[in-house]
Amino acid sequence: MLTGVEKKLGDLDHCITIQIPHFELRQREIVAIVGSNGCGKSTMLDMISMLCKPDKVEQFIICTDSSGEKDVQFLKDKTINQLRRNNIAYILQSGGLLEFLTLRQNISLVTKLKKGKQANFNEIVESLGIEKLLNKKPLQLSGGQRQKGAVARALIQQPEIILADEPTSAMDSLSAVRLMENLTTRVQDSGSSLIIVSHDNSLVKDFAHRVYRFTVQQINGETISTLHEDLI
Ligand SMILES: Nc1ncnc2c1ncn2[C@@H]1O[C@H](COP(=O)(O)OP(=O)(O)OP(=O)(O)O)[C@@H](O)[C@H]1O
Repeated sequence: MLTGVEKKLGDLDHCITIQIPHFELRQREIVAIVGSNGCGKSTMLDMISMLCKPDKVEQFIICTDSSGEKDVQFLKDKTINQLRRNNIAYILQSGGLLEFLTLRQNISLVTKLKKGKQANFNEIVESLGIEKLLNKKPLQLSGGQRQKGAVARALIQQPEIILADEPTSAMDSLSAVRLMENLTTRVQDSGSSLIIVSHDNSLVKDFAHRVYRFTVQQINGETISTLHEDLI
């Protein structure tokens, strides 16, 4: 849960203030974040994954089965790293796979780092149709194949929270729907929660339980992007 969060980004030419008055993600919930280009969606995921610190924050509570309820503002970096590694998987839009490792190594790497329960490797890669690609390196894969690899890497960890930044942006529409069916079913079956950033309104309507939208306004010459809950 985030309350009273603010982050300023940009330079003298273009500056934007991202405001999150209140955001909540419940267990087994699938929440979508939508809004125009540059409104702050990826920055919000960076803050939730604790990779980027807000400038202002009233409350930033993470509640997990393994660690209990914690206010991130008061945690040391070491605890934040552990919390992230054991509870959160972040699917970057580009896939975020390491170029010098094969797809198999990229997916397996996280299983060595993470403590606790994990999903079955073969079952996940087969369900995503990437079993024949496992010996290839990311540069030998298409954008959509890299995204499937990144989804497999997240699902194998069985984290409590999955953050997905436009995970189907490089896929054709049928592959995108199949991937979303797979991802959302597994998220709910394993008791995880999912935050998905997407520009695809039909995917959002079909798969999200709730939607938050960033609205950008000019106030006294300042660009302000504010998050609010939207009707699906
Ligand atoms: N590291 C950075 N330094 C300076 N400005 C940044 C940085 N990262 C992002 N920004 C700016 O912050 C704003 C929010 O960026 P962000 O990537 O979060 O938007 P987004 O909603 O995810 O965009 P898109 O839909 O295009 O992916 C943008 O206006 C961008 O120019």
